Amino acid sequence: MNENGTAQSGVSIQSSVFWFIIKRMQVAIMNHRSIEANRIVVKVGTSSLIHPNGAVNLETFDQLAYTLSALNNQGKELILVSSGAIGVGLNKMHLKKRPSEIGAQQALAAIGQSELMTLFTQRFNHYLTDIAQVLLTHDIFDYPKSNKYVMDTFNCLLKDNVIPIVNENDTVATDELDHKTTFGDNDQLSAIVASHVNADLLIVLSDIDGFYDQNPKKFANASLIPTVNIINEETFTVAGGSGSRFGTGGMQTKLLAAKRMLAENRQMILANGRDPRIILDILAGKKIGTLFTKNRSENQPQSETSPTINH
Ligand SMILES: Nc1ncnc2c1ncn2[C@@H]1O[C@H](COP(=O)(O)OP(=O)(O)O)[C@@H](O)[C@H]1O
Ligand SMILES: N[C@@H](CCC(=O)OP(=O)(O)O)C(=O)O
Repeated sequence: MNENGTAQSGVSIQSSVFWFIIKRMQVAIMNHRSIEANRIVVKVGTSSLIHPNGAVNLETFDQLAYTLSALNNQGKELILVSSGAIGVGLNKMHLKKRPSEIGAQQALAAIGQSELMTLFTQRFNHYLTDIAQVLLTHDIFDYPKSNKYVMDTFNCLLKDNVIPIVNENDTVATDELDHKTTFGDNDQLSAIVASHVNADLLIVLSDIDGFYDQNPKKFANASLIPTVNIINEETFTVAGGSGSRFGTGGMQTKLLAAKRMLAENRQMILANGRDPRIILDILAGKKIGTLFTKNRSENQPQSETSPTINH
């Protein structure tokens, strides 16, 4: 090997290292999403809080409390919309399935809601974070004074670094004649709350990694859609019902929530709530789950196999 040869191999090693670094940077940029959010609503579904065998998923409660406390300490404003009253009530009463009579369901929600808050209080206390329970019915948003006082309540709590934990007031919510008090489900409730409190971001945690081009519980070849810019009738055709015996709305109600967010130019991320610490990664900019956004610059496919709905 002559002098020139040695110099050339040194240059070619340098060049390979250079291209390796550039490639890694490109991959890092491709997998990065910039999410600027200070006021955040997080919705967690029953399927994330309850194991398939009906028992309470203590890890999820703990990781949720840990994650939201960490973000609260960073100065973020957080509201948790938590389902689970009926699921926890069923577990507490050793029942395998939801009763059909409304009164019995409302009784279970009454039992489960207080148990749900006990679990949250224990875990949030562990991380030295204050929480508050806010139970809502739909009519609150139809009356200006009620609406104003509820918004004042949220703002007071957030100002004092207290995390409001919201659920529908299942024990009293019913629709009759022109008196409409139900939200339908907590996906809708979380979107309505996000609108009213002027949240920057709604994070919906479910038992699935995001929105797929077909129901992944039925079709093994379903592909995750990383970004959705527009929701129309075609989008709804691939959204099926709930995948567990605890969930209520399935993907249909999550799309309705996302539609509302898009109409108001807010962002929503649908991600898997198996480990709620995923929220920290989402806010750090990792491309996780499905981002619903009007911002088309976010419309970069995550991989060649992941399509993007962008009609
Ligand atoms: N296109 C789709 N993409 C993802 N999930 C879907 C789709 N269509 C239907 N689903 C079902 O929606 C379920 C999530 O909704 P749901 O059971 O109501 O959960 P949660 O309790 O979190 O609200 C998934 O587990 C899946 O079975
Ligand atoms: N308010 C009800 C939850 C209703 C609901 O939408 O549940 P989910 O589909 O699990 O988010 C409860 O606390 O049991």
